[in-house]
Amino acid sequence: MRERTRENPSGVHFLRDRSVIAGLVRSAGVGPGDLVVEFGAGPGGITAALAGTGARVLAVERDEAFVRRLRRRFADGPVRVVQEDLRRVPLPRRPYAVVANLPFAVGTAALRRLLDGDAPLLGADLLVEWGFARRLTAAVPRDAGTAWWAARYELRIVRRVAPAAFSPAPRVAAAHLRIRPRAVDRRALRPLRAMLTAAYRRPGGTVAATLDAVVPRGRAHRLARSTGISPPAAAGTVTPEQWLALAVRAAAGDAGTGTGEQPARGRSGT
Ligand SMILES: C[S@@+](CC[C@H](N)C(=O)[O-])C[C@H]1O[C@@H](n2cnc3c(N)ncnc32)[C@H](O)[C@@H]1O
Repeated sequence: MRERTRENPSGVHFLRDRSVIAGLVRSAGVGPGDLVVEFGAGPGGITAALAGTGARVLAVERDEAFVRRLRRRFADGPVRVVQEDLRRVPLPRRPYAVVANLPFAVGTAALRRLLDGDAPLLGADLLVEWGFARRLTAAVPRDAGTAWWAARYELRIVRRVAPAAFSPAPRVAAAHLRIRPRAVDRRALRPLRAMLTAAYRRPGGTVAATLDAVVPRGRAHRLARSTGISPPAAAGTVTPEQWLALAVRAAAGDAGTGTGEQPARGRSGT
């Protein structure tokens, strides 16, 4: 978390509560042979717990003084320290987990980095600002970008973390946010993106009208009904899981069409 105040001009809140650190590491479930990336390692409290599991740790830290300290502290361990901005650091090509007490100011940028593309992310256990975690885990996200994440990843608040767990204590609570990839058929990604784009462009429009922008004419009603969604329902009431179910069906062509649904030419918005 990051919150600049007169008492804490750097705006950095270090995680002091060992049970919260243990909870993050336990939830990540990493061990020997695994690779775990830590964003914003700071003085290394979480880093040490991760190294203790036997996993290889890639500790990303921007601040030079912390980087020197981390390199001294973990000179002999399975920890590689890189001085980089987490928004730009090259991420591993092999599957990796992420654990971090994220600087509050870069929470969205960090999630974009992890969830927008096609990274071999096994999962992430993150401390983020409480309100941010609530927005990410809303049943119906308020923007298409968050819905894109929530459709492809399970986003869940594990616990609320009180300000007292940090030093100095921030003004607001944090959340342990657990992120795990869903098993998504890659063919569903294109229709999913198109559905979300259409739905969030006109959240007051019907599900049928949204699907009309993605699947061949005349198929929208059948597709909606095949997943148990009412065609006249407002697009703005559909959850990311439901959009994913629709996209999977559209891609597989099992809404009674016999073949995979093709995005209607020039209308999909992808
Ligand atoms: C909230 S502190 C967490 C420190 C430590 N992991 C802990 O839990 O006590 C965030 C850390 O991220 C670093 N940081 C801030 N912005 C960063 C960025 N853009 N890229 C990499 N590190 C960053 C800060 O220097 C700080 O050490």
